[in-house]
Amino acid sequence: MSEKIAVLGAGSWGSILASVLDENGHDVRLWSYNPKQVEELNQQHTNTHYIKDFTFSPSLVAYSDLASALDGVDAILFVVPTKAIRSVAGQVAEILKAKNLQPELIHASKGIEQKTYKRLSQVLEEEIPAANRKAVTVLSGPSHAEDVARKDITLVTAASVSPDAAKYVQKLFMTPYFRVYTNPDIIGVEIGAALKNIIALGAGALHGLGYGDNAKAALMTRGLAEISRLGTSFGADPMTFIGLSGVGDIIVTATSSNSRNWRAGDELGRGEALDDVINHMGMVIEGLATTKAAYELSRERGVSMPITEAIYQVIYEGKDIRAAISDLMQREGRSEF
Ligand SMILES: NC(=O)C1=CN([C@@H]2O[C@H](COP(=O)(O)OP(=O)(O)OC[C@H]3O[C@@H](n4cnc5c(N)ncnc54)[C@H](OP(=O)(O)O)[C@@H]3O)[C@@H](O)[C@H]2O)C=CC1
Ligand SMILES: O=C(CO)COP(=O)(O)O
Repeated sequence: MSEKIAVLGAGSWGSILASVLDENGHDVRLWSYNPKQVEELNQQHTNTHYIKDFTFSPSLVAYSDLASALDGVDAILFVVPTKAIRSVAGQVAEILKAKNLQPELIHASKGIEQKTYKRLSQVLEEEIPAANRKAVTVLSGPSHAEDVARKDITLVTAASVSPDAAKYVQKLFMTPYFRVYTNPDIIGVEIGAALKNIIALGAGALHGLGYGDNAKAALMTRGLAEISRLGTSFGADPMTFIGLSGVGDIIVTATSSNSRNWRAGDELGRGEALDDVINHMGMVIEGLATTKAAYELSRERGVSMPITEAIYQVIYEGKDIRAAISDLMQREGRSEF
């Protein structure tokens, strides 16, 4: 099959996913709000700020005009940072209505909306009326853009309440190196994807502080326990958290210097100031805002999330990292399960 697909957001993940779709023979339109980036993509076929040493196929066309990018599309893939999803979806809704289109909606972003605590599929459903869309599918899993760019083996999940939509997305993306599973548990997949970034920040901080493998394994395991507690409180399937969007994504982000969240944590652990870390990253560090949303959600729902709380205190209340770790370790002893 060859589909017409708009990819919205030309950062590291959006541009590499666009490249996978292009390689699969789809007509791909990569949209960016930055005209300079569009010019670079169309003339040099590179996107150097976001993905180094990678040349895109000339068949991949970038657009700065959203309406042109959406012309006649069968599917739209949202890959903008969480904070931009609602505003971009609102613009998309107007255009789909004017053009009388009803595409499949996919997103590959990882976060929870601030204040509303909504999952990103919920935000898309709210902003884009049912008359102008089919089902929403989430594409998520352990997948650094840098590895996909090298065509290294990558396994992800397409999650949707519509089995047909999940299978459609699976078919769009499957290549010999990029394998896609389906999962009906969109709640678990989105919560796992968003919250693993908190654990990646923590794992980076442990590394920056010089802690060893035992501490990192402890953080990942107990971090996953609290993610699954929050997820199941929303009705997520506990099995999802031992799958690609749970343990899989924690392993990849909490052990790799490719992860922006891990790198941010590492720099904080080495004593750098948060503002400096954000400024020189130059790319989105989703875990910072997700820590706030997850902490507030855990309080609102009465779900115990001590690691998230400790990371919240470090990031938002200026608590010393070693003191936060020491307090976590000295909580009253309890049963593992
Ligand atoms: N990188 C990866 O390997 C993976 C990332 N993800 C997820 O994908 C999402 C995007 O991440 P990623 O591509 O890495 O992020 P990047 O920071 O690399 O890129 C984000 C892109 O979105 C653009 N952008 C920012 N705000 C807006 C806006 N309001 N409207 C339109 N475009 C906007 C940015 O432009 P500018 O910088 O000019 O503001 C940039 O081009 C995140 O949720 C991330 O967690 C998921 C899996 C893997
Ligand atoms: O989600 C990711 C890999 O699965 C990317 O993580 P970072 O945003 O930390 O780079």
